[in-house]
Amino acid sequence: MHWTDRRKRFRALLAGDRCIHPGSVFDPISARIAEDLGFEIGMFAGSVASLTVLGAPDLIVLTLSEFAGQAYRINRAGNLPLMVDADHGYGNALNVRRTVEELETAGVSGMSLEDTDLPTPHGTTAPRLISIAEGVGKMKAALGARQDPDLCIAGRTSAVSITSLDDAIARGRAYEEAGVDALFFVGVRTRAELDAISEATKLPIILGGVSGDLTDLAYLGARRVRIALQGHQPFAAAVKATYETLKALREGTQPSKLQGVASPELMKKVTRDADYARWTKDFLG
Ligand SMILES: O=C([O-])CC(=O)C(=O)O
Ligand SMILES: [Mg+2]
Repeated sequence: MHWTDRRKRFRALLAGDRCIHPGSVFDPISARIAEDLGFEIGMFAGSVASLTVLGAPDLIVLTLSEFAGQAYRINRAGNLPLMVDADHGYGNALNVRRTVEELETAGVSGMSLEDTDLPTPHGTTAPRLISIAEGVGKMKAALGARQDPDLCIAGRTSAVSITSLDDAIARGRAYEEAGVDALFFVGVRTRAELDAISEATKLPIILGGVSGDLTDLAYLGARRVRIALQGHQPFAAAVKATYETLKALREGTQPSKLQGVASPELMKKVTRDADYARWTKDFLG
C-alpha cells in the first residue's frame, strides 16, 4: 500500500494555495466513486462512521477499533488520500497515542483531534471543551505517536461557537506551538471571524460546517483555508436510495422497473471488475 505517496499528496494540498472540498466517503465503493470523479481527498467523518458501522447517531458510542477498521477498508480500496475525524482521540492523551497508531496503520493521510469534552459528560446540556493544557497534551501525544512524518495531525476546536473567538484563536495558537500540521476550526460563522483566525495563526486551516459567504473557495484560499467540508450528504443519499428501493420492492415493483439503481456498467466500475477478470484469467487459468 502506498500510504506515503498519498500522504505526500495530502501534504502538498495543505502546502498549496487553493481551498478544496473533500469527497465525504464511508466505505470502499464510495471512496472509489470519489476518486473516479476527481476528488483530491476523501473525508471520513465520525458522524458518518457511527452511521455506517453502528447505525447510530454521532454520540461517540463507536469504538476506535471499529473506526480504524472502516478507515482501513476505505484506504485499501483505492488510492485517495483520506482525512479522518478522529473525534477526541477516543479518550485521554494515552488513548490519543493509540488512536494515532491505529489510524496510521489503517493508512489515513490526515486526522483531526478535537478538544471537545467527549463523550458528553453526565449532567451537561451544552458542549464543553477540555482545558488548553489538556488539549496541548493530546496534540503532543499524537505527534509523538506518529511513525510516518508525512502523516498529518490537525488540531481541531469548536471553541468559536462554544466559548469565544478569542478562545478559538488561543487554542489554535497553542496547538500550532505544540507542532501540529494544520488547524481545524468548526463553527466559524462570519468572514470577520475567519479573517481574525487567519490573521492570528500560521498553519493551513481546515473548516467544517460553513455556509453563506464562507463557501467562496477563492476567498477561503486567500485566508489559508485548504480544506472546507461540505457536510456528509453521500451517506444520506445512500440511505434514501436504499429506502426507496426497498419500499418499491415491498410494494410490488418488478426489479427491472426500479428507478435509481446503479447500472451493470457502474457496478463493474466501482467493484474494479476488470482487474478481477484479468486476475482470474492470469491466475486461475
Ligand atoms: O465533519 C463534520 O462536518 C462534523 C463532524 O464532526 C462529523 O460529522 O462527525
Ligand atoms: Mg465528528
